Amino acid sequence: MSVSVFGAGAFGTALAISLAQNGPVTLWARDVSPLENKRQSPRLPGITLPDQISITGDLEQALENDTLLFSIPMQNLSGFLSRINSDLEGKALVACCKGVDLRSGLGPVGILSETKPKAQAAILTGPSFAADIAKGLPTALTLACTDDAIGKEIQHQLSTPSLRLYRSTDTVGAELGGALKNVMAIACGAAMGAGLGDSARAALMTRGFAEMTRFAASREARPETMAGLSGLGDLALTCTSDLSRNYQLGLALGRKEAFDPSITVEGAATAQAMDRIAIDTGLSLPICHAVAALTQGRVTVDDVMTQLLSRPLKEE
Ligand SMILES: NC(=O)C1=CN([C@@H]2O[C@H](COP(=O)(O)OP(=O)(O)OC[C@H]3O[C@@H](n4cnc5c(N)ncnc54)[C@H](OP(=O)(O)O)[C@@H]3O)[C@@H](O)[C@H]2O)C=CC1
Ligand SMILES: O=C(CO)COP(=O)(O)O
Repeated sequence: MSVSVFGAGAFGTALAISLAQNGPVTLWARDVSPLENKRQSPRLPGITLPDQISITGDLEQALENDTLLFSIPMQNLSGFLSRINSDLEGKALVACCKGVDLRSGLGPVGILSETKPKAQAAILTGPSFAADIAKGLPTALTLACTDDAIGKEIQHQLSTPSLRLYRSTDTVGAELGGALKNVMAIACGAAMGAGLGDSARAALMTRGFAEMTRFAASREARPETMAGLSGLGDLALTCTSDLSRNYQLGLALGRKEAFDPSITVEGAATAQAMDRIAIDTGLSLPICHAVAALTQGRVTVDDVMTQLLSRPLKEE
């Protein structure tokens, strides 16, 4: 089976580099010139693309392959897919992004399934920094697909000597874990940036995980998915590493510093989307609510901590 990756940002390029160990890969970019000129992505500087990767800006050509990976930021995924006229029947579409779409409230698998119902949607998610994958450092991810037979094929096709994929049929849990951990990482970064300490971060991670599990249960996701790579695994990585952009945004908010708005930070829009869902459904998602307000500049870190700590005492 042949593979195309759409989106030559940090993650799409890193995945293409890893997959090139298995055979030819097509990497589609909306602007091919930086990639063609230097055989490097500006978002993964210093890492040269292997010859197995063909770069193209021709959408139709890239769509000819059987397995299509979409590494386009969450809020742009729906618009990008609407440019594709074909129904992509018989293709495997693998979401490689994390978040909840503000317009629809859907996650990436939801968007793929809604836009291209004749194709098979799946998601590749879990704890991984693009630079680690590109350097061939050991990484384990979740590949979730509701059709287990197709999931197995994709799992084998996308596993490489350094990228180990575990399979699941719980696409809802997998996409929620990846989306929500980014919100928690902003909260943890903010706490650390404001000097609130490691204990506060541990509390936010644990209560954040409780919030993730509670919401996932309301969507009939499996608790073991939340406890796996796409949930707890990615929460642990993103809430504790300075390499995470979501955590970095939190740090900047906590330190009252500016943050470059061109950097992809999925957790800010996802917090807003989750806050809307919480209002519509009556579910309690206090950390998502706090991060939505914080990232929109409506409150300070001090306000948020006072709000979180002054809620009524309850059972764990
Ligand atoms: N970086 C990482 O370590 C990881 C990232 N992810 C996830 O991968 C997804 C992508 O992130 P990442 O690669 O890091 O982000 P980057 O900011 O590095 O790259 C985003 C890419 O998407 C392209 N893009 C943006 N909007 C559109 C659009 N409307 N149509 C077509 N292409 C578009 C950009 O093109 P252009 O260059 O032309 O602007 C760029 O190539 C996110 O959901 C992220 O959470 C998951 C795991 C790890
Ligand atoms: O998803 C990631 C790690 O699994 C990357 O995190 P950031 O988007 O916060 O950099």
